[in-house]
Amino acid sequence: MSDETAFAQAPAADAAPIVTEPIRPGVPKVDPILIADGVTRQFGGNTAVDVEHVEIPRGKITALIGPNGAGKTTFFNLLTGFDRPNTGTWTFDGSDLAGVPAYKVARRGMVRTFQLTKSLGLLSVLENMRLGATGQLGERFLPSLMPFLWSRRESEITDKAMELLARFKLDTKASDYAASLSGGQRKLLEMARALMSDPTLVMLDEPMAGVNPALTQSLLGHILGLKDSGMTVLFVEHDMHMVQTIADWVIVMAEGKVVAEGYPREVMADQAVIDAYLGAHHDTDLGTLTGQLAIAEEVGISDELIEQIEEELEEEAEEETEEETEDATEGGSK
Ligand SMILES: Nc1ncnc2c1ncn2[C@@H]1O[C@H](COP(=O)(O)OP(=O)(O)OP(=O)(O)O)[C@@H](O)[C@H]1O
Repeated sequence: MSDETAFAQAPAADAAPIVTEPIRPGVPKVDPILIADGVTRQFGGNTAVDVEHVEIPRGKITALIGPNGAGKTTFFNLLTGFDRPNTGTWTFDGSDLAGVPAYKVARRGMVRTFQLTKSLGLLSVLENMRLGATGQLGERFLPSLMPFLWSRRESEITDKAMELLARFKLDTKASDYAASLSGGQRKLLEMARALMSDPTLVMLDEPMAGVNPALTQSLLGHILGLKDSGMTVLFVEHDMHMVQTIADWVIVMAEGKVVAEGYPREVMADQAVIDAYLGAHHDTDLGTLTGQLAIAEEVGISDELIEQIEEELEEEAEEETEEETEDATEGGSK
């Protein structure tokens, strides 16, 4: 928060406080799972990340927000070993992680979701899940799908993948191309895939982008479910409704730096945050059907398939709405 004299207020009477010191950028957490110091990343003359000190609270849902180009994704990439910083150190669960490659970071329990790239979209849903089991997802790992490289763990991995797909209601899509999924289903797949390596910290990159409104509740429910099962969640998101609905803590980045943090209600009321960020995003509507088309175009699938998706969208939206209504009527707030 910009007001450094503001003291921490617990969000609910029964919830343990996240901080006990006055709230300010970089404020120490009562129980941090991730602590980063002096992390910088430059691209040419542009400083993309310049984080002096930040701590992520354990067992909570933390939102990382900020305007386009603020450095959120680059910071994610650095923390998870997919990019190397110019300077900086960070610890995860007490152990030093700086310089540790991505697959080892994932094995230690910190995973991030990935948007479906063109090639991942051309794999089946189940194949995408199997990649998650390696804990080192990326196109360079595609050779691991070669049958002769598969270990005897294959059937265990498949069983686990199918269990998770069932939990995310994607089991009937297991052999479909991932590119044929709706925007919301893709996000569910990204999340399910991250869970293949049994993480303790899950980092979600724009989980609501391109999500059909009919799947929004389900997705939010799944994210809350991660916290309920003891995981820590850190997510980047432009959808302020989502941030206010599920985040326990909010960290604001601008021009590579952490410029504000705090409980969602206080951060959203911070005039500096509103001026720098929220005003520009008030009209952002990420829960539209067109978001799905944007993703389809982004992954470069054919015009024909895009047309097909377009035709199926309305039908699918109706079905999903019916499913959600049924779930709600059955008393499940999933
Ligand atoms: N590989 C790269 N090469 C050069 N510049 C980069 C690279 N990746 C990121 N940048 C630059 O670093 C800055 C931070 O980008 P980043 O994508 O991390 O921001 P962001 O907060 O995630 O933005 P958005 O909300 O739009 O995704 C931007 O100025 C961007 O242009």
